[in-house]
Amino acid sequence: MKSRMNKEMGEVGGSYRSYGLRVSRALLLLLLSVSCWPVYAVAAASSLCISTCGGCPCKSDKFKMRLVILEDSERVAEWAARYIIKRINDFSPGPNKFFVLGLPTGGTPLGTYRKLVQYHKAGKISFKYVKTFNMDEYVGIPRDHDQSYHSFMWENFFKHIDIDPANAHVLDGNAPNLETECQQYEEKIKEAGGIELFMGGIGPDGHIAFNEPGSSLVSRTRVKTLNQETITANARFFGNDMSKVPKQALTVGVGTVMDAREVMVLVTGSHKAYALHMAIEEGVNHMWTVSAFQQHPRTIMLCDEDATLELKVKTVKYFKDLWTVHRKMIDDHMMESFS
Ligand SMILES: N[C@@H]1[C@@H](O)[C@H](O)[C@@H](COP(=O)(O)O)O[C@@H]1O
Repeated sequence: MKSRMNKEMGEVGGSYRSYGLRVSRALLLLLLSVSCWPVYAVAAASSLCISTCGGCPCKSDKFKMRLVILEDSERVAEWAARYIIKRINDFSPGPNKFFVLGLPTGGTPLGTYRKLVQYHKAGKISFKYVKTFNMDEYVGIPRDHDQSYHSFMWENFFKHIDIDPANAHVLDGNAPNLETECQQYEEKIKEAGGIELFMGGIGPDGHIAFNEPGSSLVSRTRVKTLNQETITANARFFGNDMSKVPKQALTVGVGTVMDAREVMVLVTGSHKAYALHMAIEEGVNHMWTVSAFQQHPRTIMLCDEDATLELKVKTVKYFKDLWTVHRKMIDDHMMESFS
């Protein structure tokens, strides 16, 4: 008898609860539908906070994560370069107003640097009033070693543009005190006014800069001992000889990149497909440090078709349908139409 009563009370409570749930769901839906375009399907399916605010009446700058999907790495490079150019030119930098750009190394951004150099030579962009901060640098290899990130940046980018070398910052992996070097780097970023746009790449294990799996998502610039996976992945730059890959590096932290006002992460190739899936379709997870950017107010994940191989069909379809919005983000009267 008692248990029957309990059951009945439970059922009554249950129906009140589900009524309450239905009312609050209806209220939530009503709120959402008056404040934004109905773009919630994929957002609900994943933990992403997405908005198409290019055409959104709320004009909110808060909490957008875009996935821009392009056919191949060549188009990714073109889109990224044009986006950087547009952001710098729209900012109208000058002697008292420098644009602060965060930069990565690696094979992925090479095409973007090539395009930026081309556009610079064609007179579409100047870096005179731009300050750059690189993400990372190896510890213990000479600055002029052909695989130091300093040499990489100088050879592939800085020497071809009009940046003042004093404004192109790369961590010093040979500093007498590495801890002090890291602290001072953070201070220099602050003094420059913070980073306006941080471009990044990722490793196949979803690491950003050298923030490998398990790194704190609030980490700052620091000395990092590299894990086996990173050493293996980077051995290709050292004649496939793992013993030649430095074992330590200096790296900005996930928190340092999170402080940037905007983040753009380039992901190309099928070997990064699982990392992209973990980055945007699963929860924030310190074992896939790039997933932290789900909680950044302005992030662009820029990828090629190959990198989408592990994504849900509905995720890919949803974002591809936004191509007209993504195209407008780079189109500039000074450029030819993007195809
Ligand atoms: N520290 C760098 C990262 O900043 C870079 O994103 C990653 C991927 O490099 P790649 O673009 O060559 O795949 O390699 C290194 O680990």
